[in-house]
Amino acid sequence: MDFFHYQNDKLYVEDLPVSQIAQQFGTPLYIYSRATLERHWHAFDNAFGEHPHLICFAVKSNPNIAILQTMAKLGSGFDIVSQGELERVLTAGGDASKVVFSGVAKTEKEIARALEVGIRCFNVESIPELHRINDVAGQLGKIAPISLRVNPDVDAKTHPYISTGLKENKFGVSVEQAREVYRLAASLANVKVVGMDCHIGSQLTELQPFLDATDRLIRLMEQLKEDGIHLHHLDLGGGLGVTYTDETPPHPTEYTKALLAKLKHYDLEIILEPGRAISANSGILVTKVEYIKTNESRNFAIVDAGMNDMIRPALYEAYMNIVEIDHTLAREKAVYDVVGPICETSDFLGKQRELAIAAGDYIAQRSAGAYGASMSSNYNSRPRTAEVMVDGDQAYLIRQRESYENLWQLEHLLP
Ligand SMILES: Cc1ncc(COP(=O)(O)O)c(C=O)c1O
Ligand SMILES: N[C@@H](CCCC[NH3+])C(=O)O
Repeated sequence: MDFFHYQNDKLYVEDLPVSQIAQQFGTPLYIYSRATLERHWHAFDNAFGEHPHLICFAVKSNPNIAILQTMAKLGSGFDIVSQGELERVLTAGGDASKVVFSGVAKTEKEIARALEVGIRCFNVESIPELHRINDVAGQLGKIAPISLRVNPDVDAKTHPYISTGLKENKFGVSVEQAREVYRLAASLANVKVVGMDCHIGSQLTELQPFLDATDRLIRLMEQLKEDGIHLHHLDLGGGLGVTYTDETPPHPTEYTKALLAKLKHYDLEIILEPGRAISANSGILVTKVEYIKTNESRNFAIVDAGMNDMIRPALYEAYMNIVEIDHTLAREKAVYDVVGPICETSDFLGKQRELAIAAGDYIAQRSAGAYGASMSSNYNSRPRTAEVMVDGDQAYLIRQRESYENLWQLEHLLP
């Protein structure tokens, strides 16, 4: 069952009409479905069956603490990339021992905090980082569990800005260097080698690049055994794509089972770090049409959500569906560029979309639960928008709309 569905020609999230939620909380507004989040997480988790595994939700895709709380209650782990994300996970009731810490620029302070709370593993991205973790752990009298992020040089066949597994990308250490770096890690006093990880990119719609990367990691793992280095886990990162329009990515169950087929004979815990595949289609961005403007070339639907609220179309020319939320209104269809209030030509939610709308109507951008609110900003001094979680017939405010005062609270006038 789709928890975002039309009933009597009105869009519902679970048991509530979107128009009712929008009227109650105002727009622009992110609305998430708790049941959808849970279903997506379970799709990954269930597919592993009895095989030891940990699903670590990628916090960056949607770090709202109610979302993290929802994940924590399922027993989820978390993939974090900053201390900010770590503090959120802890605040939301997440278990530090299920946290993996990725990212190329971990600071001493971040490493110390992660050691203090006892995270599962540091996903190490370079030799200098390895030394830094060893030093900080030494100072604190701790042993840091580490995995090496291996860059398998696999083409993820996704947008170049979100591809991470090629040598030209800044992430991880190359397969060629990795064996040497593992030997180095094994020789350091304050780190313990526990795993290997990779993450080759985001919004992947094909299985093959994941399988190729897994093969390369398995080969490397076999070589490490010859060096006496035995791993406890293999972390294959996130990156599974979703359907924004007509993409046909593998279902999480299919994807997970394909990985398991390769790995089930190894005595390894498997870790995954899905973000988008859990959160994207669990959320929508609701916006109000402020004006309709027409010239010789275009119809513009000018809406109250801008690229500061949802930057994906501007940043990656990402296509995301835009839908009416009430089909009972008598409206003529027309083709619109759906644009926002920001003073940038790249400020659009979608171009050349056929919609039956008028000024004052609400419309929704689908698949907005990942990398929407999490990448929002205050550009043009626009307060960050509110977020609501629907759970059955209840709608909970999980982030308050910022006030104008919030925008300058941390700034100071000169004396
Ligand atoms: C290390 C790491 N893990 C997990 C993710 C989550 O990716 P996705 O949202 O595509 O599943 C990312 C972002 O691409 C990442 O950089
Ligand atoms: N932010 C990107 C994905 C990058 C994932 C982070 N490594 C998006 O919206 O598609």
